[in-house]
Amino acid sequence: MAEDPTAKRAVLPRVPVMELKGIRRSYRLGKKSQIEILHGIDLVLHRGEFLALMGPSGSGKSTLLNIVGLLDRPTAGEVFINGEDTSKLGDADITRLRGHAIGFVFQEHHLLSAFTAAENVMLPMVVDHDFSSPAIIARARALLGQVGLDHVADHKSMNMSGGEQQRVAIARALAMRPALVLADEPTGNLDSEAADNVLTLMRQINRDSGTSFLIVTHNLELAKRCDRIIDVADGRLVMPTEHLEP
Ligand SMILES: Nc1ncnc2c1ncn2[C@@H]1O[C@H](COP(=O)(O)OP(=O)(O)OP(=O)(O)O)[C@@H](O)[C@H]1O
Repeated sequence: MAEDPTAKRAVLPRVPVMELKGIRRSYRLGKKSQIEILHGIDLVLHRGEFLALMGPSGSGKSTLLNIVGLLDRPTAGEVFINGEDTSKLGDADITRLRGHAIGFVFQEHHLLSAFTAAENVMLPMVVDHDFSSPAIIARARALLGQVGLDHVADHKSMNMSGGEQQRVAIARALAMRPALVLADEPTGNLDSEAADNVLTLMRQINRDSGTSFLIVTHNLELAKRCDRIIDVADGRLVMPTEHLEP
């Protein structure tokens, strides 16, 4: 899938969708000792930004992504999502905010294999509706159209190729119109052509809708197609982060 080099992102005001202030994360190793994995991370991600997060294995990328995605709480520091200080929220409000503001794409697509592509895309929406709701059926089909898969909407996900499955996972991540999509090695299981297509698709969605993306990758070629590369080393961010694409 070719990326249109002339495509320009809509001019968006610099609104922070995610802000990290002094994030630390430690784990207990026994009764008396603990190990600190993240050592005070500050980072702002604005609306419409498309960032790569890189770093050696064990540097803390997934730990950080779990904290940004409100799947884990920091030991110290604050996470703001859409301006909301999540350190002040209880578990129910965290779940609500996560469900509405953040979409997830993983290396393993985590689709339900016996469900169709459309049913998988509907899953985040069935909290508020059921599978027969015309509104969510229409939305799932529109999302599958957006990722180029409307013709296989009724195919079971287990019969789809790896690249198609990851595109279904991207459609599912967009179901609730999140401000931010977090992707942990989204192309890690794909061959280079499928990986390229998936990144191009995410870039298009980012440019068309202003959805922000934070993508963990070990693939430097893909990372170079992002606005910025954030390097993590030993639980710290290595700054500065140059702009790669205009
Ligand atoms: N529950 C835990 N208890 C103790 N240590 C942990 C725990 N979870 C993660 N770690 C440690 O934190 C460090 C960072 O792990 P993390 O998974 O964030 O790294 P990563 O940069 O995502 O690595 P990779 O690229 O291999 O996925 C590792 O040393 C890991 O062993």
